[in-house]
Amino acid sequence: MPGDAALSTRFVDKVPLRHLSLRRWWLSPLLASAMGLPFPPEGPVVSGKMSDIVISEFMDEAAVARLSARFSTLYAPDLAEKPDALKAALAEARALIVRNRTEVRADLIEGADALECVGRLGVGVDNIDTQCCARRGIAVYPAAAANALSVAEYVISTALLLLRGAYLSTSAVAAGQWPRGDLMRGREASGKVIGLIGFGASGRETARRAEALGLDVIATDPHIPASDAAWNEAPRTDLATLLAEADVVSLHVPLTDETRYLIDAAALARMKPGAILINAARGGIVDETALVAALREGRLGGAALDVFETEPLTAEAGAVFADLPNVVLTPHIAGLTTESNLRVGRVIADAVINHLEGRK
Ligand SMILES: O=C(O)[C@H](O)COP(=O)(O)O
Repeated sequence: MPGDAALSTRFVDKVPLRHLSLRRWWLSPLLASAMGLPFPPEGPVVSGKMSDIVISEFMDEAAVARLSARFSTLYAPDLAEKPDALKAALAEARALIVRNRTEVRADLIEGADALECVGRLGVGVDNIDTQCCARRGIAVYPAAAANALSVAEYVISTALLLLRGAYLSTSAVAAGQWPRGDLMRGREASGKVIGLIGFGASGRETARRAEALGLDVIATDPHIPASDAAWNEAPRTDLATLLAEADVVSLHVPLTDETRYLIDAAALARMKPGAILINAARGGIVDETALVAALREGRLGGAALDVFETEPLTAEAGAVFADLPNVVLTPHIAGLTTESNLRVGRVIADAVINHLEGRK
């Protein structure tokens, strides 16, 4: 059974009965066929109206319930992967809520005549044509800072893990080997320098935690003026100095024309020998081929990549990392935890409700 129908039905089952007649999303045979769903759908269809709000990726269900209690809401977490169905679902929608997989480009926006706002369940808006939205008067609401703590904890934990290099021994120890000699050259984090490229919410949360662990923090962000109070939290430097001085370099910038391949072969060559690179920001900021070369040549001490130029990373593209011992690869989850999912859902539900009810 297609996921859309299953998830919508599952959700509707949790909505108080008094809302059902007004809140159940409407499905025509045409829309059903575009969405690859059975018609008639399972369960009751009692409203004659298309959805006001379309949610095309996963969202905390309590936040979905709040939206659905006020507006007819289509919660179809795999709609991001079905562009035609998404277009059809947006025919009369006033709000669209997405994560990073939904491509909100001109062709989608221009066909959505009633669209007033886009809620982004995260901070990166590189999947949204914000200029096209602005031209059409469509507000874009990112969940600013709502997942910064999760990102910061990811960065700190991977920095400690890669500096220490001692946590890959489980199978050897369990098998009766004792690789103590191989693992004795791990490094303490205390006293090392962490360089943060980008000093917005996640950069600052990372700085606070790094400082508490005894690291020295330096940061660069050309978009934050020197007079900004943010610089009370860490000394401001330039990119070249940061790369030359940091034992751990962590990225906290969006993907833009300015940041694409910011960490290329030349930038990697400027990093301290043995330094660690962490990218929990966006794929495309780091030249992955150049990074693999730097790791293979032993110039870098390790890398953690949570984001990739192409996501999901294919087995073919991932093969280049497979035999590198000092690499951590994760599937774009740095900002995603139980707690951040609740916060992100709450922030975006509030933003969309306020917008649709005229309290912008
Ligand atoms: O941009 C972000 O905030 C992160 O990439 C997480 O976003 P996501 O939850 O949509 O992946």
